[in-house]
Amino acid sequence: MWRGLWTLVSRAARGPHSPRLCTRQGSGYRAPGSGATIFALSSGQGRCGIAVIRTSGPASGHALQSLTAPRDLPPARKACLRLLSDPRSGEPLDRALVLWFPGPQSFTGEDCAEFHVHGGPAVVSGVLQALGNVPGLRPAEAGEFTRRAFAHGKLSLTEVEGLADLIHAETEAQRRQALRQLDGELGDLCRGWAETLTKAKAYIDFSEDDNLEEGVLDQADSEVRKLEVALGVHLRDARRGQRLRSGAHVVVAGPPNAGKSSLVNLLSRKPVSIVSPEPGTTRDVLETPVDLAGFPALLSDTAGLREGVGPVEQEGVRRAQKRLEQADLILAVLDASDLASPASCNFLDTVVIPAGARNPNGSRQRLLLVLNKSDLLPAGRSDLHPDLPSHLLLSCLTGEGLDGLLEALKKELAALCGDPSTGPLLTRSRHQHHLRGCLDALGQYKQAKDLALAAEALRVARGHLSHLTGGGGTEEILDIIFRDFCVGK
Ligand SMILES: Nc1nc2c(ncn2[C@@H]2O[C@H](COP(=O)(O)OP(=O)(O)OP(=O)(O)O)[C@@H](O)[C@H]2O)c(=O)[nH]1
Ligand SMILES: [K+]
Ligand SMILES: [Mg+2]
Repeated sequence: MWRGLWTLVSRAARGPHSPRLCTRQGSGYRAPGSGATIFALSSGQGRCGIAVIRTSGPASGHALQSLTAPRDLPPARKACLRLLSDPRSGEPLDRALVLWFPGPQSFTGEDCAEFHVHGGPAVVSGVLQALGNVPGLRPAEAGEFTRRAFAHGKLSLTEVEGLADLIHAETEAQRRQALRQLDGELGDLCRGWAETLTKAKAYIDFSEDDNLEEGVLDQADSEVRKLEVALGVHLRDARRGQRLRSGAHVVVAGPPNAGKSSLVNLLSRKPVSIVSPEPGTTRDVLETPVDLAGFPALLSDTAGLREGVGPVEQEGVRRAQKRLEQADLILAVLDASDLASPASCNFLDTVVIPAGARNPNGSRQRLLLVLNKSDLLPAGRSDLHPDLPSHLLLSCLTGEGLDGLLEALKKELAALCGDPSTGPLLTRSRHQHHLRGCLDALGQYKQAKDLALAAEALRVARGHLSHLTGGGGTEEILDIIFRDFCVGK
């Protein structure tokens, strides 16, 4: 009997009738305008050593032959040197490396050709023009190559997202995370989860047919419980993955003239904010994206916190306080030579000390206390303030203490964003939405009064995992994702 059950379980897990999740056989989605052959410059715009132009679609072979006539098509996937000429005028355009990728073994799954030409603008425009004159070819839309790759099952939706993130990655940590997603790790994870559900559903289907002993249903329950735990862990991590993708919010705050703007300029390595000896220089919140020790951050400079000032500065203070509430990490700046002033004491009492206390959900506001202008302290002075919370000494003027600050920032950001080589994989709210949907359905499963309802709940749960990787992906989601791509990708 157990052998019978296992045959059934493994058959259900592998198909042929089980719905495929991330299909390597094609997503079932047809890219708009998919019959045509498209071409585009795939390397960046502007003068460069080598530019790559590529085509995808049924007329790719014809296009390659037209530009390299009278030579035959080169062998598949082997770079060959060819003279390119305009098929209409016969005018030579360039001596270039060409590659022929017959489908389905290509990036898009269709016949593809690549022309690696010299990167001068006249060469590039000459080759693009010549391709435009080949019957059946038209310029590609933004993201159209990747859309076709998705349509032909070469990439799952999460891999497409990984590719988009990789193109836009600006820091090392972002690149690592995007590469992992492009490698299909998130898709693999979802596939594993879906298999667990398929197995659980098979137990139920089987017991429905054969009035089994109770132990079999316990098996299904235990699979579902395992899955709930795994989903819970990833959902808790999801906020970190999103932060790593879009940057943690780091807010620089402190009393007037502490050197907040000086610190922002130092960390961003450019003069973002105005620095002056006059207190109240910064009024608005100034936001700048920076790479902090390999992690992406959105750094906000804010107005110095003080009371009894004019209406404009008061509005600046209100905005600063609002931004503090949204901070993932507060960089609290004080003037080390002015710790006893009312503004410094007030800032310590209202911002720094409260951040150290646990909030109702047991976590603390992340905060780094920086005592700036250490160059103004008498040499060797360490008794700054009897009960000062832990802090770092810095001089924006001399740069002393900057390495220590960057090291501390790296630790904080790693905790906020997760380790991209082992950590979170859910990088978008879309991912979170589907995992929550899956968990909700598993909740329904546990409450189901009969086997049919239980099986239906598992089907819904599985549907959410399938949507995550792009099975039955709606046109709308695809448009949002592909909007991020450039022409030629
Ligand atoms: N000696 C010394 N002076 C500094 C240091 N950092 C900043 N300053 C000076 O302190 C003054 C105030 O610097 P800002 O960066 O404008 O200070 P802020 O906190 O942004 O000031 P507000 O925007 O007015 O609140 C300027 O004259 C800076 O040159 C430092 O490390 N050492
Ligand atoms: K100032
Ligand atoms: Mg300032």
